[in-house]
Amino acid sequence: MYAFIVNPNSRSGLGLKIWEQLELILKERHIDYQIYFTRRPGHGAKLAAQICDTDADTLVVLGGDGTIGEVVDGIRDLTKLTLAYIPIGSGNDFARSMKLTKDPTKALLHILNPTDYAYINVGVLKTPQIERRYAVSSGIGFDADVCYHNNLSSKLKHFLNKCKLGKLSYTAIALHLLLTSNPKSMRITLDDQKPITFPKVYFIAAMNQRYEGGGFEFCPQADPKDDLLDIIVVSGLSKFKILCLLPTAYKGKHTKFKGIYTYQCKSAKIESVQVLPVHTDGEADLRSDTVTFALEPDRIRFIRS
Ligand SMILES: Nc1ncnc2c1ncn2[C@@H]1O[C@H](COP(=O)(O)OP(=O)(O)OP(=O)(O)O)[C@@H](O)[C@H]1O
Repeated sequence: MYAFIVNPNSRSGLGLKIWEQLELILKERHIDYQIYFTRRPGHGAKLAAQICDTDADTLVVLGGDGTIGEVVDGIRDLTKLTLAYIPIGSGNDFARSMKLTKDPTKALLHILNPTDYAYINVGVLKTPQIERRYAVSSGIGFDADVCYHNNLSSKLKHFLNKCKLGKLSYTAIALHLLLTSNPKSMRITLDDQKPITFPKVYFIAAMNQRYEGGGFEFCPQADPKDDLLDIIVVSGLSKFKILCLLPTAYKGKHTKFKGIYTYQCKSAKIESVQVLPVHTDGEADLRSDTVTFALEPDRIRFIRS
């Protein structure tokens, strides 16, 4: 049986409209399914946990990166369910990285007749307070601050979504925050190696997928099937240089410049001299000065659509 988790609010309310169209197809084809709507932040994880106690074998997510992140966080045993995804969010970095179709009807038809599966890694963020899984990326510092303010500025996001310019909202907020930021040093420990201290760190992100922030290809080598996290550290650059580099990150060309450091590892511990915002899949409801990123030992079976 299929279980659908739908964020009706995704991309400023588009989620519900798309679900209503897709439900007609499910009914026409007499598909056995259950529908669950997310009602508030964090609800996706609770619904996913609840679904694990039903006889659903395929869990389909309709929403954005935040919703798919919440859902992987809530699944109890990653080996017991097949995951599928219909991207209807604003940023859609998971779909972009996995090269999924943007057409919801095509995606549903693939999911109902699956031919291609990927077994994908799931990230884990730990702070002294919480442990949470993620699907795309998690980061500390400037990138999380952008997510935090982007989610606060719902009017701007709503307006840009209406004009089909959702990803521009990240860019506009990023520019403003960059100019007012005051980056300090951070220490990173990759696996069991010697710690490295970086001065003036804007952000460090641990990526399971290549893109974050609505289309920035921060870690072009990231592959969710390689059992490795890809780390990006942005350190010691002037604000002017960051402004010049940012557009090159849309095509993953930023990595060859001084001040951008990338690594691959199984786990990374970050210690910051100041408490900073932390995000998982673009939802930045956390703050910490110490975070650890890792991967779950199990992968989840995912239907490519
Ligand atoms: N009914 C709801 N009302 C308000 N917020 C919700 C609701 N359901 C889920 N949410 C929250 O909205 C967040 C963002 O939703 P989602 O990721 O689906 O869409 P998006 O923000 O448009 O896309 P993206 O994350 O790709 O930019 C989720 O992480 C969740 O915390």
